[in-house]
Amino acid sequence: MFNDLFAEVSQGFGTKNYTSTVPSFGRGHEIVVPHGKLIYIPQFIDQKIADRTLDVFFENDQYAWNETNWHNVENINDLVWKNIAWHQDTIKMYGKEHTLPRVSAWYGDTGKSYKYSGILLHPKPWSPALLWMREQLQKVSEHHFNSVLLNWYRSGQDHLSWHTDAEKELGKNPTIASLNFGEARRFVLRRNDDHSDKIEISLGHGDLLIMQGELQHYWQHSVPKQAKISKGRLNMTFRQIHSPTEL
Ligand SMILES: O=C(O)CCC(=O)C(=O)O
Ligand SMILES: [Fe+2]
Repeated sequence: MFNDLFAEVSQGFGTKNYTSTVPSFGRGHEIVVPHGKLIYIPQFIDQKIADRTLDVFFENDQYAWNETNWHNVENINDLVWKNIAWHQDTIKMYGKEHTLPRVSAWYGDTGKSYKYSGILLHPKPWSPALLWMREQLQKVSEHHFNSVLLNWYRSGQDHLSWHTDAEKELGKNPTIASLNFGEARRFVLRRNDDHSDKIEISLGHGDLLIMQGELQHYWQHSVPKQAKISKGRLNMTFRQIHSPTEL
């Protein structure tokens, strides 16, 4: 028992072997990096609820979510989604339209619109399931989240390129809490000024990761392609959006 606890305390993360301690939640890892903090709690949501989350969040009138090759489904935006209004967005870059390599949905307090990858998003009102998820986060964070962006990576082909969540609507040092379900994917952080300084965390079914402090100013993050993965992953990132008057 003592050895287990000790192993947890001393586990190092990333190329620089950053040390971690056990967060006040009682298990998991609190990783202090230069200019930021990460809290990583594997299986924060227990497996039964995590399984159920996938069934509920992907319920629709036509396809079994886990038995479908979603890259072949062209009318994702027109399906009758029972609980989450999934939408595949297109962005314009250098005058050309690009379909985003993932599917997303945006929920939160109404009136908190948000610009993301050049798209202006208007959140849909909270559902009981999303509010329940948000409530769970209070066990680890006193932070108030008023919106959530849901990302659905249909397979290992879907990905998210290097970026920071530093939009001004998020305030100066945003706390961002990410809940993950389905297939585990690599979540990689790298320092803006030294790309060899990397931290990689596998975010699997029920896992929680919180990014806080100055992290968004000094570190980028990404979810790289993983060619061998054929199944889907659901990610929800809870954020606090400030109204223009609060900025
Ligand atoms: O899918 C993830 O783990 C990360 C999502 C993310 O970084 C974002 O939505 O900004
Ligand atoms: Fe992000």
